[in-house]
Amino acid sequence: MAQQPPVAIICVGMAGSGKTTFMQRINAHLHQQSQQNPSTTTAPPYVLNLDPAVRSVPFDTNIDIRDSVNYKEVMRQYNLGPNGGILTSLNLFATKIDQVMSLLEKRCLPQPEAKPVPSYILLDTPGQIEVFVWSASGSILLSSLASSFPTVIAYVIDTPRTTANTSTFMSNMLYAISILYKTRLPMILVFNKTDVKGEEEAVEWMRDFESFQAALRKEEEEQWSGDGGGGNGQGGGYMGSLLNSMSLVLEEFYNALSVVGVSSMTGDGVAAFFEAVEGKREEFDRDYKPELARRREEAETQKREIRDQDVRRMMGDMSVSSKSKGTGKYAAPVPGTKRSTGRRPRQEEPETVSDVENMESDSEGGEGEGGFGGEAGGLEEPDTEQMEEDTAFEERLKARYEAAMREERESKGGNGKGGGGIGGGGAAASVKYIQQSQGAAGWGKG
Ligand SMILES: Nc1nc2c(ncn2[C@@H]2O[C@H](COP(=O)(O)OP(=O)(O)OP(=O)(O)O)[C@@H](O)[C@H]2O)c(=O)[nH]1
Repeated sequence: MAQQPPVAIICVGMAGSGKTTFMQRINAHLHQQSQQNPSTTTAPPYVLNLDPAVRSVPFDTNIDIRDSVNYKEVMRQYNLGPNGGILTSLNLFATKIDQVMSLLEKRCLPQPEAKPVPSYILLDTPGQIEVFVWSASGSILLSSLASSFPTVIAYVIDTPRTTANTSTFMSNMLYAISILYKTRLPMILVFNKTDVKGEEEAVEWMRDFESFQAALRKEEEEQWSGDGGGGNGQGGGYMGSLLNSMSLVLEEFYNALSVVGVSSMTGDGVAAFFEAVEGKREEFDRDYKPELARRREEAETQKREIRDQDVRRMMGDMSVSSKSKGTGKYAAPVPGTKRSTGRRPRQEEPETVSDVENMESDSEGGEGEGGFGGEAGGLEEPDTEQMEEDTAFEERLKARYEAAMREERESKGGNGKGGGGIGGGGAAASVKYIQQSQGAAGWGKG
Protein backbone atom coordinates (compact mmCIF):
# COMPACT_ATOMS: atom_id res chain seq x y z
CA MET A 1 0.00 0.00 0.00
CA ALA A 2 1.28 3.46 -0.86
CA GLN A 3 2.49 5.42 2.13
CA GLN A 4 0.61 8.52 3.23
CA PRO A 5 2.47 11.76 3.84
CA PRO A 6 3.28 12.25 7.52
CA VAL A 7 1.13 14.40 9.78
CA ALA A 8 2.92 17.43 11.22
CA ILE A 9 2.03 17.77 14.91
CA ILE A 10 2.77 21.24 16.27
CA CYS A 11 2.90 21.41 20.05
CA VAL A 12 1.82 24.78 21.41
CA GLY A 13 0.84 25.72 24.92
CA MET A 14 1.53 28.14 27.72
CA ALA A 15 4.92 28.14 29.40
CA GLY A 16 5.15 25.22 31.82
CA SER A 17 2.14 23.36 30.39
CA GLY A 18 4.46 20.45 29.57
CA LYS A 19 5.02 20.78 25.80
CA THR A 20 8.59 19.56 25.88
CA THR A 21 7.77 16.65 28.20
CA PHE A 22 4.81 15.79 25.97
CA MET A 23 7.04 15.91 22.88
CA GLN A 24 9.52 13.64 24.63
CA ARG A 25 6.74 11.20 25.48
CA ILE A 26 5.17 10.97 22.03
CA ASN A 27 8.59 10.80 20.42
CA ALA A 28 9.54 7.88 22.67
CA HIS A 29 6.19 6.21 21.92
CA LEU A 30 6.75 6.40 18.15
CA HIS A 31 10.35 5.18 18.40
CA GLN A 32 9.19 2.27 20.50
CA GLN A 33 6.52 1.43 17.95
CA SER A 34 8.91 1.39 15.03
CA GLN A 35 11.38 -0.75 17.01
CA GLN A 36 8.70 -3.22 18.05
CA ASN A 37 7.52 -3.61 14.45
CA PRO A 38 10.68 -3.62 12.36
CA SER A 39 8.66 -4.95 9.42
CA THR A 40 6.54 -1.82 9.37
CA THR A 41 7.00 0.58 6.50
CA THR A 42 7.23 3.65 8.66
CA ALA A 43 10.32 5.28 10.06
CA PRO A 44 10.64 7.03 13.45
CA PRO A 45 9.30 10.60 13.60
CA TYR A 46 11.10 13.58 12.16
CA VAL A 47 11.64 16.05 15.01
CA LEU A 48 12.07 19.83 14.94
CA ASN A 49 12.78 22.18 17.82
CA LEU A 50 11.64 25.75 17.18
CA ASP A 51 12.34 27.04 20.68
CA PRO A 52 15.54 29.09 20.40
CA ALA A 53 15.70 29.82 24.14
CA VAL A 54 15.53 26.27 25.48
CA ARG A 55 18.73 25.21 27.27
CA SER A 56 18.59 21.51 26.51
CA VAL A 57 16.13 19.36 24.61
CA PRO A 58 15.53 15.96 26.16
CA PHE A 59 15.18 14.19 22.79
CA ASP A 60 17.10 13.92 19.54
CA THR A 61 16.12 16.48 16.93
CA ASN A 62 16.57 16.41 13.18
CA ILE A 63 16.32 20.19 12.82
CA ASP A 64 17.02 22.53 15.71
CA ILE A 65 16.58 26.30 15.43
CA ARG A 66 19.54 26.66 17.82
CA ASP A 67 21.87 25.23 15.18
CA SER A 68 21.20 28.15 12.87
CA VAL A 69 20.40 31.00 15.27
CA ASN A 70 22.21 31.96 18.47
CA TYR A 71 19.47 33.39 20.68
CA LYS A 72 21.85 35.00 23.20
CA GLU A 73 23.86 36.61 20.42
CA VAL A 74 20.66 37.92 18.76
CA MET A 75 19.63 39.53 22.06
CA ARG A 76 23.05 41.10 22.50
CA GLN A 77 23.47 42.32 18.93
CA TYR A 78 20.00 43.79 18.55
CA ASN A 79 19.78 44.94 22.17
CA LEU A 80 16.60 42.94 22.81
CA GLY A 81 14.84 41.41 25.79
CA PRO A 82 13.93 37.70 26.03
CA ASN A 83 10.70 37.90 23.98
CA GLY A 84 12.23 40.15 21.32
CA GLY A 85 15.15 37.74 21.14
CA ILE A 86 12.84 34.77 20.53
CA LEU A 87 10.82 36.69 17.95
CA THR A 88 13.91 37.86 16.06
CA SER A 89 15.44 34.36 16.18
CA LEU A 90 12.24 32.96 14.69
CA ASN A 91 12.29 35.67 12.02
CA LEU A 92 15.87 34.79 11.12
CA PHE A 93 14.95 31.11 11.00
CA ALA A 94 11.92 31.87 8.80
CA THR A 95 14.27 33.32 6.19
CA LYS A 96 15.57 29.78 5.71
CA ILE A 97 12.13 28.24 5.37
CA ASP A 98 12.73 27.13 1.78
CA GLN A 99 15.75 25.09 2.89
CA VAL A 100 13.81 23.61 5.81
CA MET A 101 10.89 22.71 3.57
CA SER A 102 13.03 21.12 0.89
CA LEU A 103 14.77 19.04 3.56
CA LEU A 104 11.43 18.02 5.07
CA GLU A 105 10.00 17.12 1.68
CA LYS A 106 13.09 15.11 0.79
CA ARG A 107 13.11 13.19 4.07
CA CYS A 108 9.42 12.86 4.83
CA LEU A 109 7.37 12.74 1.61
CA PRO A 110 6.90 9.22 0.25
CA GLN A 111 9.16 8.64 -2.75
CA PRO A 112 8.74 5.78 -5.22
CA GLU A 113 11.09 2.86 -4.44
CA ALA A 114 12.64 4.71 -1.52
CA LYS A 115 13.08 3.75 2.08
CA PRO A 116 10.24 4.19 4.57
CA VAL A 117 9.35 7.72 5.60
CA PRO A 118 8.14 8.88 9.03
CA SER A 119 4.44 8.87 9.84
CA TYR A 120 4.77 11.99 11.94
CA ILE A 121 6.71 15.24 12.03
CA LEU A 122 6.89 16.65 15.56
CA LEU A 123 7.50 20.34 16.31
CA ASP A 124 8.19 21.91 19.67
CA THR A 125 7.51 25.66 19.92
CA PRO A 126 8.48 28.44 22.35
CA GLY A 127 6.42 28.76 25.55
CA GLN A 128 5.60 32.38 24.59
CA ILE A 129 2.68 31.30 22.42
CA GLU A 130 1.96 34.74 21.05
CA VAL A 131 5.52 35.05 19.77
CA PHE A 132 4.98 31.99 17.64
CA VAL A 133 1.30 32.14 16.74
CA TRP A 134 0.95 35.89 16.20
CA SER A 135 4.23 36.60 14.47
CA ALA A 136 4.85 36.78 10.75
CA SER A 137 7.52 34.08 11.03
CA GLY A 138 5.09 31.76 12.85
CA SER A 139 2.54 32.23 10.06
CA ILE A 140 5.19 31.56 7.42
CA LEU A 141 6.32 28.38 9.15
CA LEU A 142 2.78 27.12 9.70
CA SER A 143 1.50 27.88 6.23
CA SER A 144 4.59 26.37 4.60
CA LEU A 145 4.15 23.19 6.60
CA ALA A 146 0.43 23.00 5.91
CA SER A 147 1.02 23.43 2.19
CA SER A 148 3.07 20.21 2.08
CA PHE A 149 1.78 18.06 4.97
CA PRO A 150 -1.46 17.52 6.85
CA THR A 151 -0.88 19.73 9.88
CA VAL A 152 -2.46 19.50 13.32
CA ILE A 153 -2.09 21.77 16.35
CA ALA A 154 -1.74 19.98 19.71
CA TYR A 155 -2.69 22.60 22.30
CA VAL A 156 -1.15 21.38 25.54
CA ILE A 157 -2.94 22.42 28.73
CA ASP A 158 -1.75 22.14 32.32
CA THR A 159 -4.88 20.39 33.66
CA PRO A 160 -4.42 20.91 37.42
CA ARG A 161 -3.74 24.61 36.97
CA THR A 162 -6.45 25.21 34.36
CA THR A 163 -9.25 23.52 36.23
CA ALA A 164 -8.32 25.23 39.51
CA ASN A 165 -11.07 27.76 38.81
CA THR A 166 -13.55 28.63 36.09
CA SER A 167 -11.93 31.90 35.02
CA THR A 168 -8.52 30.28 34.39
CA PHE A 169 -10.28 27.56 32.44
CA MET A 170 -12.17 30.10 30.34
CA SER A 171 -9.02 32.17 29.69
CA ASN A 172 -7.23 29.09 28.44
CA MET A 173 -10.15 28.15 26.19
CA LEU A 174 -10.25 31.66 24.73
CA TYR A 175 -6.56 31.40 24.01
CA ALA A 176 -7.18 28.10 22.23
CA ILE A 177 -9.92 29.75 20.15
CA SER A 178 -7.65 32.60 19.13
CA ILE A 179 -5.04 30.09 17.95
CA LEU A 180 -7.67 28.05 16.11
CA TYR A 181 -8.97 31.09 14.26
CA LYS A 182 -5.51 32.49 13.59
CA THR A 183 -4.00 29.30 12.21
CA ARG A 184 -7.19 27.78 10.79
CA LEU A 185 -5.73 24.33 11.36
CA PRO A 186 -7.33 21.32 13.05
CA MET A 187 -6.72 21.35 16.79
CA ILE A 188 -6.52 18.76 19.56
CA LEU A 189 -6.78 19.89 23.17
CA VAL A 190 -4.29 17.85 25.17
CA PHE A 191 -5.13 17.97 28.87
CA ASN A 192 -1.70 17.14 30.24
CA LYS A 193 -0.58 16.07 33.73
CA THR A 194 -3.57 13.79 34.29
CA ASP A 195 -1.47 11.87 36.81
CA VAL A 196 -1.97 14.90 39.09
CA LYS A 197 -5.58 15.71 38.15
CA GLY A 198 -7.83 13.95 35.65
CA GLU A 199 -9.28 15.72 32.63
CA GLU A 200 -12.89 14.64 33.41
CA GLU A 201 -13.94 17.88 35.07
CA ALA A 202 -12.60 20.00 32.21
CA VAL A 203 -14.31 17.79 29.62
CA GLU A 204 -17.58 18.02 31.53
CA TRP A 205 -17.34 21.83 31.63
CA MET A 206 -16.87 21.79 27.87
CA ARG A 207 -19.59 19.35 26.98
CA ASP A 208 -22.23 20.51 29.45
CA PHE A 209 -22.49 24.23 30.02
CA GLU A 210 -24.86 23.70 32.96
CA SER A 211 -22.12 21.97 34.91
CA PHE A 212 -19.76 24.86 34.13
CA GLN A 213 -22.38 27.33 35.35
CA ALA A 214 -22.93 25.25 38.49
CA ALA A 215 -19.16 25.36 39.18
CA LEU A 216 -19.22 29.10 38.60
CA ARG A 217 -22.12 29.56 41.06
CA LYS A 218 -20.31 27.46 43.65
CA GLU A 219 -17.17 29.60 43.29
CA GLU A 220 -19.20 32.77 43.71
CA GLU A 221 -20.92 31.47 46.84
CA GLU A 222 -17.57 30.45 48.31
CA GLN A 223 -16.12 33.84 47.55
CA TRP A 224 -19.05 35.66 49.13
CA SER A 225 -19.00 33.55 52.28
CA GLY A 226 -15.17 33.85 52.44
CA ASP A 227 -15.42 37.63 52.23
CA GLY A 228 -17.86 37.70 55.12
CA GLY A 229 -20.73 38.71 52.88
CA GLY A 230 -18.99 41.78 51.49
CA GLY A 231 -17.56 40.23 48.34
CA ASN A 232 -14.94 41.94 46.24
CA GLY A 233 -17.26 43.30 43.67
CA GLN A 234 -15.95 40.96 40.93
CA GLY A 235 -17.22 37.44 41.53
CA GLY A 236 -20.97 37.91 41.23
CA GLY A 237 -20.75 40.99 39.02
CA TYR A 238 -19.92 41.32 35.36
CA MET A 239 -17.27 38.57 35.55
CA GLY A 240 -19.85 35.99 36.56
CA SER A 241 -22.30 36.93 33.85
CA LEU A 242 -19.50 37.15 31.26
CA LEU A 243 -18.31 33.63 32.08
CA ASN A 244 -21.91 32.43 32.04
CA SER A 245 -22.56 33.82 28.58
CA MET A 246 -19.21 32.58 27.30
CA SER A 247 -19.97 29.02 28.30
CA LEU A 248 -23.05 29.18 26.05
CA VAL A 249 -21.27 30.83 23.14
CA LEU A 250 -18.32 28.45 23.19
CA GLU A 251 -20.41 25.31 22.81
CA GLU A 252 -20.03 25.41 19.04
CA PHE A 253 -16.27 25.82 19.33
CA TYR A 254 -15.92 22.92 21.74
CA ASN A 255 -17.75 20.65 19.30
CA ALA A 256 -15.07 21.30 16.66
CA LEU A 257 -12.29 20.11 18.92
CA SER A 258 -10.90 16.74 19.84
CA VAL A 259 -10.07 16.41 23.51
CA VAL A 260 -7.69 13.93 25.11
CA GLY A 261 -6.28 13.50 28.59
CA VAL A 262 -2.58 12.61 28.72
CA SER A 263 0.09 12.17 31.33
CA SER A 264 3.43 12.93 29.77
CA MET A 265 4.99 11.61 32.95
CA THR A 266 3.43 8.12 32.87
CA GLY A 267 2.53 7.86 29.18
CA ASP A 268 -1.15 7.46 29.91
CA GLY A 269 -3.45 8.52 27.07
CA VAL A 270 -0.77 8.69 24.38
CA ALA A 271 -2.47 6.01 22.24
CA ALA A 272 -5.74 7.99 22.42
CA PHE A 273 -3.85 11.08 21.32
CA PHE A 274 -2.61 9.35 18.14
CA GLU A 275 -6.15 8.14 17.39
CA ALA A 276 -7.28 11.75 17.60
CA VAL A 277 -4.42 12.77 15.27
CA GLU A 278 -5.59 10.27 12.65
CA GLY A 279 -9.10 11.72 12.90
CA LYS A 280 -7.66 15.20 12.37
CA ARG A 281 -5.65 14.01 9.35
CA GLU A 282 -8.94 13.12 7.64
CA GLU A 283 -10.44 16.43 8.72
CA PHE A 284 -7.45 18.27 7.28
CA ASP A 285 -7.80 16.55 3.91
CA ARG A 286 -11.55 17.05 3.82
CA ASP A 287 -11.99 20.59 5.16
CA TYR A 288 -8.70 22.41 5.36
CA LYS A 289 -6.93 21.42 2.16
CA PRO A 290 -9.53 22.93 -0.21
CA GLU A 291 -9.64 26.06 1.95
CA LEU A 292 -5.83 26.32 1.83
CA ALA A 293 -5.87 25.91 -1.95
CA ARG A 294 -8.48 28.65 -2.22
CA ARG A 295 -6.43 31.00 -0.03
CA ARG A 296 -3.29 30.28 -2.01
CA GLU A 297 -5.09 31.04 -5.27
CA GLU A 298 -6.41 34.28 -3.75
CA ALA A 299 -2.90 35.29 -2.65
CA GLU A 300 -1.53 34.52 -6.12
CA THR A 301 -4.18 36.69 -7.78
CA GLN A 302 -3.43 39.51 -5.37
CA LYS A 303 0.30 39.22 -6.07
CA ARG A 304 -0.33 39.31 -9.83
CA GLU A 305 -2.48 42.43 -9.47
CA ILE A 306 0.16 44.20 -7.39
CA ARG A 307 2.84 43.29 -9.93
CA ASP A 308 0.72 44.59 -12.81
CA GLN A 309 0.08 47.80 -10.92
CA ASP A 310 3.81 48.24 -10.26
CA VAL A 311 4.59 47.70 -13.93
CA ARG A 312 1.94 50.20 -14.98
CA ARG A 313 3.32 52.75 -12.52
CA MET A 314 6.86 52.13 -13.74
CA MET A 315 5.79 52.57 -17.35
CA GLY A 316 4.02 55.77 -16.38
CA ASP A 317 7.19 57.05 -14.68
CA MET A 318 9.33 56.19 -17.68
CA SER A 319 6.73 57.82 -19.93
CA VAL A 320 7.21 55.25 -22.63
CA SER A 321 3.61 55.24 -23.68
CA SER A 322 3.11 56.51 -27.21
CA LYS A 323 1.28 59.57 -25.93
CA SER A 324 3.94 61.01 -23.65
CA LYS A 325 7.12 59.71 -25.27
CA GLY A 326 9.98 62.19 -24.87
CA THR A 327 8.18 64.45 -22.46
CA GLY A 328 8.80 62.53 -19.25
CA LYS A 329 10.85 64.13 -16.55
CA TYR A 330 13.52 61.44 -16.98
CA ALA A 331 13.96 62.04 -20.70
CA ALA A 332 17.42 63.40 -21.47
CA PRO A 333 17.66 66.76 -23.17
CA VAL A 334 18.51 66.46 -26.88
CA PRO A 335 21.15 68.72 -28.31
CA GLY A 336 19.65 70.99 -30.90
CA THR A 337 16.10 70.76 -29.64
CA LYS A 338 14.23 73.59 -28.00
CA ARG A 339 14.28 71.82 -24.64
CA SER A 340 18.03 71.80 -24.31
CA THR A 341 18.13 75.45 -25.17
CA GLY A 342 16.00 76.43 -22.27
CA ARG A 343 12.38 75.82 -23.24
CA ARG A 344 10.29 74.15 -20.56
CA PRO A 345 8.87 70.75 -21.45
CA ARG A 346 5.13 70.44 -21.69
CA GLN A 347 3.60 69.81 -18.23
CA GLU A 348 2.52 66.25 -17.59
CA GLU A 349 -0.30 65.09 -15.42
CA PRO A 350 1.09 64.34 -11.92
CA GLU A 351 0.87 60.66 -10.98
CA THR A 352 2.43 60.63 -7.56
CA VAL A 353 2.81 63.03 -4.66
CA SER A 354 6.47 63.53 -5.53
CA ASP A 355 5.44 64.38 -9.11
CA VAL A 356 3.21 67.13 -7.79
CA GLU A 357 6.01 68.45 -5.60
CA ASN A 358 8.46 68.37 -8.50
CA MET A 359 6.04 70.21 -10.70
CA GLU A 360 5.40 72.82 -8.04
CA SER A 361 9.07 73.45 -7.49
CA ASP A 362 9.57 73.60 -11.27
CA SER A 363 6.93 76.28 -11.71
CA GLU A 364 8.04 78.22 -8.61
CA GLY A 365 11.68 78.77 -9.37
CA GLY A 366 11.91 77.80 -13.00
CA GLU A 367 15.07 75.89 -12.01
CA GLY A 368 14.01 72.53 -13.35
CA GLU A 369 15.70 70.85 -16.25
CA GLY A 370 16.85 73.98 -17.92
CA GLY A 371 13.52 75.59 -17.23
CA PHE A 372 14.23 79.26 -16.61
CA GLY A 373 13.80 82.43 -18.62
CA GLY A 374 10.74 84.24 -19.73
CA GLU A 375 8.46 81.26 -20.20
CA ALA A 376 7.71 80.76 -16.50
CA GLY A 377 4.34 82.30 -17.10
CA GLY A 378 3.32 79.10 -18.90
CA LEU A 379 3.53 80.19 -22.55
CA GLU A 380 3.09 77.12 -24.77
CA GLU A 381 5.12 76.55 -27.90
CA PRO A 382 3.22 75.45 -31.00
CA ASP A 383 2.57 71.72 -31.11
CA THR A 384 4.79 71.17 -34.16
CA GLU A 385 7.90 71.80 -32.07
CA GLN A 386 6.71 69.38 -29.46
CA MET A 387 6.25 66.82 -32.17
CA GLU A 388 9.82 67.34 -33.33
CA GLU A 389 11.02 66.70 -29.84
CA ASP A 390 8.88 63.56 -29.56
CA THR A 391 10.26 62.24 -32.81
CA ALA A 392 13.83 62.86 -31.66
CA PHE A 393 13.19 61.02 -28.42
CA GLU A 394 11.53 58.17 -30.27
CA GLU A 395 14.51 57.81 -32.54
CA ARG A 396 16.92 57.79 -29.65
CA LEU A 397 14.89 55.16 -27.86
CA LYS A 398 14.72 53.09 -31.03
CA ALA A 399 18.48 53.32 -31.53
CA ARG A 400 19.13 52.29 -27.93
CA TYR A 401 16.71 49.43 -28.27
CA GLU A 402 18.31 48.20 -31.48
CA ALA A 403 21.79 48.40 -29.95
CA ALA A 404 20.59 46.35 -26.98
CA MET A 405 18.99 43.80 -29.32
CA ARG A 406 22.26 43.50 -31.22
CA GLU A 407 24.12 43.00 -27.98
CA GLU A 408 21.72 40.29 -26.93
CA ARG A 409 22.01 38.49 -30.29
CA GLU A 410 25.81 38.59 -30.04
CA SER A 411 25.88 37.22 -26.52
CA LYS A 412 23.49 34.42 -27.55
CA GLY A 413 25.64 33.62 -30.55
CA GLY A 414 28.47 32.51 -28.19
CA ASN A 415 31.07 34.96 -29.46
CA GLY A 416 33.08 34.63 -26.27
CA LYS A 417 31.60 37.69 -24.64
CA GLY A 418 29.53 35.62 -22.23
CA GLY A 419 26.02 36.37 -21.09
CA GLY A 420 26.94 39.52 -19.28
CA GLY A 421 25.99 38.05 -15.90
CA ILE A 422 23.18 39.66 -14.03
CA GLY A 423 23.56 42.96 -15.84
CA GLY A 424 23.37 41.28 -19.25
CA GLY A 425 20.28 39.32 -18.31
CA GLY A 426 18.66 42.46 -16.95
CA ALA A 427 19.35 44.40 -20.17
CA ALA A 428 17.92 41.60 -22.27
CA ALA A 429 14.82 41.43 -20.10
CA SER A 430 14.40 45.21 -20.28
CA VAL A 431 14.73 45.11 -24.05
CA LYS A 432 12.12 42.41 -24.24
CA TYR A 433 9.86 44.37 -21.97
CA ILE A 434 10.29 47.64 -23.88
CA GLN A 435 9.72 45.73 -27.09
CA GLN A 436 6.45 44.30 -25.83
CA SER A 437 5.18 47.54 -24.40
CA GLN A 438 6.15 49.56 -27.43
CA GLY A 439 4.53 46.91 -29.64
CA ALA A 440 1.36 47.30 -27.63
CA ALA A 441 1.59 51.08 -28.04
CA GLY A 442 1.68 50.73 -31.81
CA TRP A 443 5.45 51.10 -32.22
CA GLY A 444 5.89 47.93 -34.19
CA LYS A 445 8.50 45.29 -33.60
CA GLY A 446 11.50 47.28 -34.73
N1 LIG B 1 3.20 15.53 37.05
C1 LIG B 1 3.46 15.85 35.78
N2 LIG B 1 4.33 16.81 35.53
C2 LIG B 1 4.58 17.12 34.24
C3 LIG B 1 3.92 16.49 33.18
N3 LIG B 1 4.35 17.02 32.02
C4 LIG B 1 5.23 17.96 32.35
N4 LIG B 1 5.38 18.05 33.67
C5 LIG B 1 6.24 18.96 34.43
O1 LIG B 1 5.88 20.31 34.10
C6 LIG B 1 7.03 21.13 34.09
C7 LIG B 1 7.08 21.89 32.78
O2 LIG B 1 7.29 20.96 31.73
P1 LIG B 1 7.96 21.38 30.34
O3 LIG B 1 7.86 20.19 29.48
O4 LIG B 1 9.28 21.96 30.56
O5 LIG B 1 6.97 22.50 29.90
P2 LIG B 1 7.05 23.44 28.60
O6 LIG B 1 5.65 23.74 28.23
O7 LIG B 1 7.91 22.82 27.56
O8 LIG B 1 7.76 24.70 29.21
P3 LIG B 1 8.44 25.90 28.39
O9 LIG B 1 9.60 25.29 27.68
O10 LIG B 1 8.82 26.86 29.47
O11 LIG B 1 7.43 26.43 27.49
C8 LIG B 1 8.22 20.23 34.32
O12 LIG B 1 8.59 20.29 35.65
C9 LIG B 1 7.69 18.84 34.00
O13 LIG B 1 8.33 17.84 34.72
C10 LIG B 1 2.98 15.44 33.51
O14 LIG B 1 2.35 14.81 32.65
N5 LIG B 1 2.79 15.18 34.82
